[in-house]
Amino acid sequence: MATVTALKSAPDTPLLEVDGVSLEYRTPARVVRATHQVSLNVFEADRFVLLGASGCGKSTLLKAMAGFIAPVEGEIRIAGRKVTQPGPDRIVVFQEFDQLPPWKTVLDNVAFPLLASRTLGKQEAHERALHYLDKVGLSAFAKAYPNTLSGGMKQRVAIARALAMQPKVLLMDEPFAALDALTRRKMQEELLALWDEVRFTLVFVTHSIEEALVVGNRIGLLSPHPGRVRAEINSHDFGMHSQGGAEFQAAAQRIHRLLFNEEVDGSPTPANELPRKIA
Ligand SMILES: Nc1ncnc2c1ncn2[C@@H]1O[C@H](COP(=O)(O)OP(=O)(O)OP(=O)(O)O)[C@@H](O)[C@H]1O
Repeated sequence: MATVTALKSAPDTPLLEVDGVSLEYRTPARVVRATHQVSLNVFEADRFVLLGASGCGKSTLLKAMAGFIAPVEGEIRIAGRKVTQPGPDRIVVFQEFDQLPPWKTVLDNVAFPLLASRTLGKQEAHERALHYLDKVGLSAFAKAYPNTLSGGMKQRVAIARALAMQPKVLLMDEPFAALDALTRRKMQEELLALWDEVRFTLVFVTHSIEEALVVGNRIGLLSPHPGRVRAEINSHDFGMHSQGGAEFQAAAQRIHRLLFNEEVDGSPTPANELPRKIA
């Protein structure tokens, strides 16, 4: 007799779908359109970077993915389900260093969402928190308080706290932008090493072209205000090692031209006729 086996989701099924999404802020005085009909797909274990100039709607789009803001047009789906509110399957790491309650130890900070969401009991929550603190190299600081940590260490705690929830997608909003250049570079390196080990799915917002090329395997370029998808770039060939190399520089320059709608390879790039791959 023939047997029917449940099919696992095909690898080319997107985990996170942004489908024709327009986002707006409404104040009594005016309506600000932050993104206009943005569509993009994020696949499992992608490191998808949203790149664009200041004010193009990157953070707003990330907040909509997290479920904090509802689209005025289009929809966002996670694992096929429409996003209507925040959920433990999408955790955000912000840029600010003050995202850790200062009265809780590092361990309690990491364990807190697990306890508050009743995902785990106290002992298991602490065990899992320690596991992820170890992954970010901070197990020795489990009993420390956030005010005794450097900016980079606080961001590591925030990353451990997010990963401990084992979300379907980790959303990072310019997480390293407030760090000095050396620490930022180190954190990028550590994030990539962590991804190599855990293989989480990442959506990462930045306005740094270099950071996008290093961190991402795919980059969605957003045009200036309101944000629209200008191009999607395959950047998996680049990493920490490629910075400064000729190919890296050429890709960075090409992205710069695309972002600012200058000519690429001698031909103009119309906003509605975009190259899908440039690197
Ligand atoms: N709370 C708000 N109320 C009204 N307008 C807002 C609000 N937050 C953002 N905006 C506007 O929405 C647009 C997109 O902002 P957003 O912060 O998403 O851009 P961004 O690309 O993340 O910029 P940056 O890189 O500077 O953080 C901007 O024009 C901004 O002024």
